[in-house]
Amino acid sequence: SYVIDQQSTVNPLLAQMQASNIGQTIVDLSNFQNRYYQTSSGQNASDWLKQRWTTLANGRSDITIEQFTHASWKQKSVIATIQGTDNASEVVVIGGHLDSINLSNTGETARAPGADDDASGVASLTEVFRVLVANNYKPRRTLKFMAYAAEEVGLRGSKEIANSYAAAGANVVGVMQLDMTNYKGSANDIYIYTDYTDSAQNTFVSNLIATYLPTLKVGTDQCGYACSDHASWNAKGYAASMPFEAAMGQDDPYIHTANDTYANTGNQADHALKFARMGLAYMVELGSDGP
Ligand SMILES: N[C@H](Cc1ccc(I)cc1)C(=O)NO
Ligand SMILES: [Zn+2]
Ligand SMILES: [Zn+2]
Repeated sequence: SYVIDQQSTVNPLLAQMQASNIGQTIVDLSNFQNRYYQTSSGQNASDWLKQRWTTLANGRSDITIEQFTHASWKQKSVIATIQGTDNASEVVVIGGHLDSINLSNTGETARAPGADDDASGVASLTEVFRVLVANNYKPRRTLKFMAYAAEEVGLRGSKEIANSYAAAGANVVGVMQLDMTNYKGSANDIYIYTDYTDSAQNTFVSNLIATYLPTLKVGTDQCGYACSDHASWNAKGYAASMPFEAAMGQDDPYIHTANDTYANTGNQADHALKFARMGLAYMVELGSDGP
């Protein structure tokens, strides 16, 4: 049962979250020529993110930053783990995908900035990680921040990770996917997608928004197919949710082209900040539950 009872912890942290930090991470990731799963820049982006998260981890002994090596392609996924205190066997995951794609050119030097798809999601969850570490937050459950490789070519990185967690019997109590958070194409702010996700957790996410972000308007929609990495976790029976930037067909029109740039989302990250704040509330409310 999803209890919301961490207001005294969450509200001060929400106030510290800044769109400018999210925007900087989007720019940094967009500056790689591409982040395609088979190119050297795609590999370099993974190494850069590992280093970035390592810096943010600030030497804390309960935090590890690792790369998940995928046997059949070059780009590694990146996983940051904050070890839980007295309920560490239960795991909460927030993820986005590291890779980008230009569908008209997937060569070594193709231009694929992937600012919205999905630097915005990785930047949003990076801001969650930064604020939790900066405030020395210690979760009871284990928290994992994941930047998946190879999403654009069939959710391949998250599939390998979710399958390996299932094979290991990992007790992942919830997964949130942030794929495209910074293009406000619709009337509502956050759209909770109801296919390939868990309905009880979706209700919890909606309640988190009502509690912590009461000015935001929530919609629902469906992809009609396995449209991002949440589907990899859902397929293994884990509770997943996918809050998304817009209603179907009103999302960022520039994705998968050289024009998926920060400039084409207005050179600001105000929309992404909503998702980052929702993500922090999710990680703290679920992370604070005991055995
Ligand atoms: N197709 C997904 C993005 C996507 C997800 C949902 C909807 I509606 C429209 C577009 C993708 O490219 N993920 O990387
Ligand atoms: Zn995406
Ligand atoms: Zn995409």
